[in-house]
Amino acid sequence: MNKKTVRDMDVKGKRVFCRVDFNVPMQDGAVTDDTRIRAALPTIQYLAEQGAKVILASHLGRPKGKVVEEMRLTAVAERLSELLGKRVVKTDEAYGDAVKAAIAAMNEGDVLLLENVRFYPGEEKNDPELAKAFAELADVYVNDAFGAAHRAHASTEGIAHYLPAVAGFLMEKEIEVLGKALSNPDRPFTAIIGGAKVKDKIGVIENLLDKVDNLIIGGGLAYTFVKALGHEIGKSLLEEDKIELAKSFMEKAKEKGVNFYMPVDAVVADAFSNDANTKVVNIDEIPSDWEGLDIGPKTRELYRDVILKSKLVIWNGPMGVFEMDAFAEGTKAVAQALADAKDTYTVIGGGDSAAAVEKFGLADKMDHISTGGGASLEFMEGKQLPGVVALNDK
Ligand SMILES: Nc1ncnc2c1ncn2[C@@H]1O[C@H](COP(=O)(O)OP(=O)(O)O)[C@@H](O)[C@H]1O
Ligand SMILES: O=C(OP(=O)(O)O)[C@H](O)COP(=O)(O)O
Repeated sequence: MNKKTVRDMDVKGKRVFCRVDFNVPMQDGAVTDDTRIRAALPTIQYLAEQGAKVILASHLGRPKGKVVEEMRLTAVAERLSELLGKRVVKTDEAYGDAVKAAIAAMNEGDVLLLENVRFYPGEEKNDPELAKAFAELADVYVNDAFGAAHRAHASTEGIAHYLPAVAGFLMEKEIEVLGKALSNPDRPFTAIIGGAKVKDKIGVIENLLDKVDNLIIGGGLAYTFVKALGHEIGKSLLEEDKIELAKSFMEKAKEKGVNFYMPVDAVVADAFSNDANTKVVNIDEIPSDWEGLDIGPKTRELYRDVILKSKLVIWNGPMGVFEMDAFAEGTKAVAQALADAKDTYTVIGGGDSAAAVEKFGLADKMDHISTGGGASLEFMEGKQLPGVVALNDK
């Protein structure tokens, strides 16, 4: 990475404003998945060990510029304190005199968590005044919030213009893993793209077609491709206005010598329900009143073979409606193949694929699970992430 990191900065005795992504799932006031908090620990611990005063900032949810009680970071501070094994001071605001006073009382190595930065309208507007107010709290800015790096907000982008600005370890790792995959991949390089809509994956497919050896398509979006080949797809998901685009992707793949893999069979159901009647059919035999909700067993075998022969695989988007057990087998088979592929570097691009890998208990078998869904998607589209661009060059 061509950006400075915490290693390039002497932070002893300094106040460090460290943006993290603690946008974690919560239920009844408790954190239900602390993956993102744990992912930020190396940076937090390093800064504390170096004698910095660590001022953490994060968003939680989308409170739209107002205080929303359920979106306070109090429970997050408690979980962080347990994980660090030390006290974490939590302020009720994210800037201002009370916050300044709390920071003035910090000793070297102390950790403080500011209130949800999205309680202020200036955050998402990237208001320079708010960015300056954040910058006034600290001497150095560290961005470790990869999951929010695609947002140009006051605490992810604006503040970097007013302080020395460097990346944390999580940010560095995410950018290095995804960056290497896109610029210098081990081959064969395979991308697996699933999920609901073609619309959301256009940019990724477009960009990856220039880079991969194999492109595997699954999930709801596959049916628009199946339709583009001239097959009937019954009540399966269809984006009528993307049929021509799907055709052009298949043509581009052929021109570029990219192997384009599509489902050869599907699990179809007579209703969008876990209790629906289901059967397995060839992809060109979907009955008119049924919908495809998972890839079939022959497709799972085919995709598994491709995965096992790859040196690098990036996966974004489930193969079926994995939230329902009746349609989870295809996604599970892909996750299992990735887990079994010992000589393959496996990258999970956040979002639902990461949730699926967790659900199947295979997370520890993957080489890298991104902490950012939207961010990794934009990165794979080849876009510059504003939160990274704003950091100081090496
Ligand atoms: N065949 C299908 N029909 C309808 N929905 C599907 C199908 N396959 C997958 N899905 C749904 O797609 C959703 C995930 O899509 P998306 O948000 O694009 O993925 P990601 O979060 O990984 O980018 C899941 O909720 C899943 O249930
Ligand atoms: O959870 C997040 O996005 P993600 O689910 O796409 O990874 C990030 O914290 C960004 O949140 P946002 O999409 O409200 O800006």
